[in-house]
Amino acid sequence: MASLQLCLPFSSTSRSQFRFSYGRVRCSSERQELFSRIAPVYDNLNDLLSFGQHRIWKRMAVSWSGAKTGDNVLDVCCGSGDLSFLLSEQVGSQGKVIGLDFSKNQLSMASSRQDLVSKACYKNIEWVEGDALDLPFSDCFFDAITMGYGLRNVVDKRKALEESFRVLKPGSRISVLDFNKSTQPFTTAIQEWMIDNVVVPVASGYGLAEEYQYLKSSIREFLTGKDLEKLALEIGFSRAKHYELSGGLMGNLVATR
Ligand SMILES: C/C(=C\Cc1cc(O)c2ccccc2c1O)CCC[C@H](C)CCC[C@H](C)CCCC(C)C
Ligand SMILES: C[S@@+](CC[C@H](N)C(=O)[O-])C[C@H]1O[C@@H](n2cnc3c(N)ncnc32)[C@H](O)[C@@H]1O
Repeated sequence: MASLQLCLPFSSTSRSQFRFSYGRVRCSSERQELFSRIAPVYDNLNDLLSFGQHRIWKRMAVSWSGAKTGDNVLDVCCGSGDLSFLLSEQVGSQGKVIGLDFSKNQLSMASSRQDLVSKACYKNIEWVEGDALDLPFSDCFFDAITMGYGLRNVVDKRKALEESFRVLKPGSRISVLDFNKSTQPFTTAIQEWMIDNVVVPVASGYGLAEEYQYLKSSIREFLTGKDLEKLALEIGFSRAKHYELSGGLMGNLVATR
């Protein structure tokens, strides 16, 4: 039976008020709650469930962003900061990294990790609580942008890319890493089998089965690589290319302003 969905304004909703309808998480406040709930186990489950592969995909995403020493860069939907830390090493102490996310809990994990690791360059990271759909930055401000597993999770994908386009310097790139919505039925079947038979059962051990079940519906509702390229060009990016990773399970859009 479909449950009544109340998409409350940005505010915390208790779990008892919170219901998924068939794995769908429809609005910003529900998604904010979801990522705040998974924050304590997010990194460990990513390592476990991808056998550490996600770290390779994230390194590729940062490399494709074109970030270089001394740059001023942005990690949108930074979560616990994986890509922000990689960007920090890339731009060095002379550079600056802003990690933006709308989940306090995710930013708290990122900040704790920053304090735990004594890399000098990590001092160049600033964590900002904000919305990818309304970036609190001036036009043409950043030399590179990354968005790791964020675009699929925002409620307005066009607006998110438009905002990143606005704050990106002309000639600079955004690198968007996410699950790939494959056009190959076999790849989709593998992806969904893994989620149903590995990811969700493992997550259920942490009481997070519904949260990880959301992965499947979010991928189904995502854009294919070709559609991501088309959207980027429509928004005004001069170039856009989507690369498939790990046999098409993941994908990375690289768009130049
Ligand atoms: C880093 C990864 C996923 C991040 C992530 C993104 C989301 O949108 C979520 C939404 C809700 C809950 C959790 C997440 C979330 O963790 C990718 C790796 C971790 C995945 C959870 C594992 C997915 C398994 C793949 C389908 C197959 C992996 C094959 C690999 C070659 C072993
Ligand atoms: C799957 S996590 C990705 C975290 C990190 N980039 C990584 O690669 O592991 C998605 C993140 O996007 C954030 N998010 C979703 N929608 C957002 C929005 N509209 N504005 C800011 N952050 C958002 C969530 O809070 C969550 O931390």
